[in-house]
Formats: sequence, structure tokens, C-alpha cells
Amino acid sequence: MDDFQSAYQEEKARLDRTLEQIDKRLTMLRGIPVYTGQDFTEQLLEENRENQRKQLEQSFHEPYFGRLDFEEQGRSKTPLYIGKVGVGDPDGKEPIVIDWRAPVASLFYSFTGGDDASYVAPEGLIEGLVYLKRNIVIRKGILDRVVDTYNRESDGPAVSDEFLVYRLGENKDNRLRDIVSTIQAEQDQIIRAAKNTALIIQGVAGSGKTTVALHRLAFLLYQYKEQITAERMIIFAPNHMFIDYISEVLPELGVGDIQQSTFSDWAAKVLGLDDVPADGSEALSYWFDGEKRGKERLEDTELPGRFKGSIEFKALIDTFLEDLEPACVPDGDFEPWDGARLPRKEILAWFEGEYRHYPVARRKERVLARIHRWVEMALKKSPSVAALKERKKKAQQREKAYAKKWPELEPLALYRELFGIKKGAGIAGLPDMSEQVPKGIWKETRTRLKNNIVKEEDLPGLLYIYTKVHEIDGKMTFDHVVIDEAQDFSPFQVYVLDRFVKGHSFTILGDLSQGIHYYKGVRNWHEMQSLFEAEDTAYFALTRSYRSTMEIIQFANEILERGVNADLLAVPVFRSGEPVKLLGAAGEHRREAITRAMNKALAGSYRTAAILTRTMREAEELYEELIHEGADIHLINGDLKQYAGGVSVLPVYLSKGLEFDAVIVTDVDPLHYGPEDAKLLYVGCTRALHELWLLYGEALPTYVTSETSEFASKVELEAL
Ligand SMILES: Nc1ncnc2c1ncn2[C@@H]1O[C@H](COP(=O)(O)OP(=O)(O)OP(=O)(O)O)[C@@H](O)[C@H]1O
Repeated sequence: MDDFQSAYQEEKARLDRTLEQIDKRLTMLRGIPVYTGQDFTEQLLEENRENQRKQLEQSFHEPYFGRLDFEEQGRSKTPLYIGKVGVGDPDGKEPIVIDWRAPVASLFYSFTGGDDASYVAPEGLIEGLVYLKRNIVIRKGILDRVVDTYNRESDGPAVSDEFLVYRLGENKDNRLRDIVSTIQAEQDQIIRAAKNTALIIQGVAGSGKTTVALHRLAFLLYQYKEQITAERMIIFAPNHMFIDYISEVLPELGVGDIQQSTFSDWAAKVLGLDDVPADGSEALSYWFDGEKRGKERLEDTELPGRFKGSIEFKALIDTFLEDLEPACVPDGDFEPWDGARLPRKEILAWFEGEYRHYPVARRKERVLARIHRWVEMALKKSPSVAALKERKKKAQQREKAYAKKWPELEPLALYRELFGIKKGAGIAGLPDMSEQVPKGIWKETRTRLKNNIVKEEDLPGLLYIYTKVHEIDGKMTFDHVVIDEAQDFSPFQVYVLDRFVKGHSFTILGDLSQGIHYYKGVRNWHEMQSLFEAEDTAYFALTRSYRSTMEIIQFANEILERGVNADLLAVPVFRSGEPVKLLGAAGEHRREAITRAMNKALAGSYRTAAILTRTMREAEELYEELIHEGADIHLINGDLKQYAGGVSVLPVYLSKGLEFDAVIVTDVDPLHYGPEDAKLLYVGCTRALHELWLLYGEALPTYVTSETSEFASKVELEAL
């Protein structure tokens, strides 16, 4: 028997034993009658048993994916089996499978060969020797594959890429998947980083940012189970379709109940706004398809998203609200009826003294409630029933009128006031900000706010005002916040969010090379890092790209290099595929080229494909034509809630974050992709896992190589 066969037999025997043990434990748990009574302790025990049942049922299909033979200093060599969930032996004592999140399991990911192996356990640094690192593929309880990625006996270097490449070569369905069996050392470092840190991660396209963030959440829940809960964690994603696309990963990792939202949805909920001002189809079309396209770029201060997302705008709000407190208590004493008087001095003493520790909106509430109590006491001293009735009526009217004299402290009211839309004479003492805000932004915002129309760009300011005048209720705070596609977040958004997060516990991930929304977001990560004290933040860079073949990555890198002189280039994993195909087909041949390329790309076993147009309108037109011809395709627009998989037609800017087995980019010519669109094309190209087609008319943009090379080749329409 050769080494491979004996390893296979050994693992098969071990798998049979493990499944037997899992089955035994499951049978035992299923045999315990389900508790339905009222006793709290019994209910907790039942919940625990139910969790165990579920986990064991899940384990039964794939109990583990890796084996690590480790000899801890001073102890004997032990094979450790690592799985998605830990499993105890039938007595529930010794682990027969170790949870991938356990400290010792980190060795499985970080060890790449050599005599030094160590990991950090709660009791300190544990050192020892690794003898074997083995990947094991089990499907539906059947052993499928055994690959040794390190064997001390054979003394060779670790070959972990071989198994990774096998996994990356698989076709994708319509959802992002977990990667527990192939997490790379650079990713593991991020997943296991300490909780109370604002992690900022620059990762090239396909480096696993989204995936890593989701695994990090599962890790934090395991590692800090006593301190944090899933319900208090949130992932901010760019749109609802993306949320749907990533929705399977956490349940696959055995984690549920983590909130997933867009920033707009969450902010609107906090602010009590009915209309969610999302960055939906309309707003996106404005920047990508219509009026703004190809126009001269505006200065940052002229772009509403950048101006209102800056820390300077925060400072401006601070200045504006500086004198809000003294402006709150109205002039004059309060007289509930003629002859009764509550001096302003006393009201001021409550507001500025006793209730000082509350934010102003709460203080206003408290003071008004106290005035009401004062009135009730005074009423008791009325000389007759008739006088009491008369005074009560008067007091009611005057209390109402007095409350109206206080400024309205709702965020939208104050924000409107900041933009010069005053209620009556406005709040006394607050400064005129018209000179501090760029003219265009001032004018446009005022016009909208007069009609109570709020846009996404207004949300950081509104939330900031909220946090200044209201209390942040404990129920609103988060144990951890993930921000995906963070290059499109503004520093002010993160600053405001920080007020809702305990211990600056953030995972902020993005790619500056994919910063296609030039009208918002950040240009460098320092803008985010500088929001935190140095000891509260850490920066990581992910440079290896796992999604695409080597050819696609090299080709896309070239677009970045030529187009924007970028230095954040992706390093491919050595997975080779077909060269990128450049198909020239002008005029009436355009449609035919699209159909032929699509048929060709889908002839294999691919399950997902995308046709990326430059604009939404072009996507709609193409979709109609293809549907008319009987094609089975989906149209994706900015308001879509679910991602259906299969073949999709969409504008390139909506493809960000997604991936497809094959991608066809249409109309790659200088008219559709101007000098400022290199990043946009880069995003489109890096969506492809295995196959990429670029269709063009007369010529390609200058930043796309027209040369046939080892990465790209020209294809003739007739040859298809
Ligand atoms: N360690 C890994 N093992 C296997 N697959 C991986 C690994 N890391 C990432 N991948 C795969 O690479 C692809 C890209 O991952 P993901 O979408 O998380 O990257 P990203 O950095 O968020 O990408 P982008 O910024 O381009 O949207 C996914 O298919 C993911 O499963």
C-alpha cells in the first residue's frame, strides 16, 4: 500500500469511529424528553441540549476538515481533528473534534513548516512540534479526499497552496461560502485579532475581506462568549442584494442573529425617519449614468457626500450647537395663571444644575415634567373649587404655550436650523452658518430640507446631532461593528458609529482601488485611522487574491497600473486558467458578439455568469433583447433585494462585492470607459473567478492592453 492509500485507510477508519461516536451521543440526546415546563434552569438546560443536537446533526455530514499532529513540549504527540464545531466524546468530556476557533486550532492555519510551532492559549504561549498537517474532505459523511500539506517525516516544505488551489477551482453557486478549511495565515491573523481594536483592513479585490469579516464575527462570539452577544453585533453592507448574497456564511458557521443592515436603514431607524434615503438606483444612476458622467470632477468641498462626510463638517456642527444650551430655557418667568409665578432663575437652576448630567433633549423633558408637578402642587392651594377649575384650564393652556417656546431638539429640526430654515424667529443665539458651507451645497440642501427630503449624505450629520442632544440608549449600542466596502464610508460616518460601539470594537474593510464612488468615501486609510488613538487601532493589508485565475488578476492589475498608477496590486495564488479574451465587434456585430460570448462562456460547467454593461439603461436594453430571444437571465438594479444567481445582466458599478464563474464586460471602448473609469473597469474584471471576456467596438481604452500576451488573447467573432 502506498503512503496515500494508507493515509486514506487510516482516515476512513477514524471517520467511521467518529461518526459512530457522534451517532451515539445524538441518540442519547434525542432520547431525553424535550422539556416544555416553566422551570427556568430546566429551560436553559433544554436550550443547551437543543443546540448540541443541532450541532451534532451538522457535524454528522462533515465532522472535521483538518488534522494536525502536534507534540506540545513535555507531552506526547496527539492528532487533533479540527471541524466547524467542537464535538466531545459520548461522555462529553474529551474533545474528539476541536472547534476551528479554539486557540490550538490557530496552528492549523498559521503553521507553514519548520521546527517552531506555537500558539497563544489562555494560560500563555504553548510551544511544540508539528508532525503532520492534513486536509480532509468529507462530503455527506463520506471521505472524499486526503491531502497532506505538511509532513515532518518527508521533511519537505509545506504545500498548502495545492489544496487551496483545488478548492478555489470549484465553481460557485449564488452565495458566498465559508472558508474554514483553507483560511490563510494572513487572514487568520485578522480573524483572531483582539476584540477592542478598530481594525482597518486594506485588501485587494478577491482577498477575502468580506469572508474574513464574517469568520471574525464567528470567532469573536466564540472567544468572548461571556461578554458579547450576536444580537449586539452588526455588519454594514452596501445594499440589500449584497446582504442576501452573504447571508449563508454565518449560519454555515453555526452563528445566527447577527444584524445585517445598510447604514441608511440603521440610521433611519435611530432617527425615526420613515423615508429611508438609500443610495438606490436613482442616486447611483445620477453619478454613474447621467448628468455627472464624464464631466469635469468637482473639488471635494463641492461634493456634498465628501463635505458632509468630513470631520470638518462635524466641527461645524459643534460650533453651531455651542450655544444651544443657553438658548434652551425661554426668557421670562413661568406664570400658569395670573398671580402664580415660577421664576426663570429656578427653572434655570434645574436645567443647568440638577439635570446637568443629562443631554439637553432629556433635560428639556425633565424640566417640563417638573414644571407640571410644580403646577399640580400649586393648584392644590386653590381657595375654591371654582378657582381650581379656572386655574387648571389656564395652566393647561400656558404650559402648552411655554413648552412651545423651548427650541425643538429633534435632529432634523436642528439640522434644518443649521441650514438656515428657521421655525419662527429661530433658536436665539445660534450662529448663521451660510458662509461656512459651500454655496452649491447650501442651496441644494436648503431646497430639499424645506420639503423635508433627507438624502444619504445628511445622515452622519443628523446622527451626530442625535448623539449630542439625546441619550444613546444601552439597547442601541453594539459589541462589535463590521463595515464592508469601507472605502465608500466617510470618516464622519465612522466617527458617529464609534459613539454606538463599545471599546472601539470595529472591523473596517475596503479596497482603495475599488473606490469608484469618487463623490464619497475616503482616499486613504489614514482618514479613518486618525479617528482613533494609536493604541486602539491596527492596520492590516491583504495582498493575495483568491478569487480569480492568475491571468485575470495580472490583466486587471495592468488596468490599475496604466489607468491610475496604483501601487495596491493583487498577488495571485498560482491558479492558472484561460487567457482573458478580447473580442472586437463593432456596430451591428455588438449584439451577436454578446450572445456568442455568453454561449461560449456557459458551454462548460459554470453556474454563474454576468454580463456587465457600463450603464443601467444599457443593462435594461440588453436584458429586454436577450429575454426576447428566450435567454434565462436576471436583471440586477440598485433596488434589488435578492441575488438569484444564474446569468445576470447588470451595470458594472453594481457588481462590486459579487463574483461570478464567468464575466463578460461589454462596450469596453474609450466612449464608455473614459480616463476616469479605470477603477470601474478593474472592479468589473475582478468579479470573474474563471473566465473573463472584454467586448469592444473600434478600440479599447488606453489603459487596457490591446496586445496579445500570456494573460490575454484576441478572439475573432467568426471563430466562435
Ligand atoms: N482562504 C481562502 N480559501 C478559499 N477561498 C477563499 C479564501 N479567501 C477568500 N476566498 C474566496 O475568494 C473569493 C473572494 O472573497 P471575498 O468576496 O470575501 O473577497 P473580497 O476581498 O471581499 O473581494 P472584493 O473586494 O473583490 O469584493 C470568495 O469566493 C472566497 O470564498
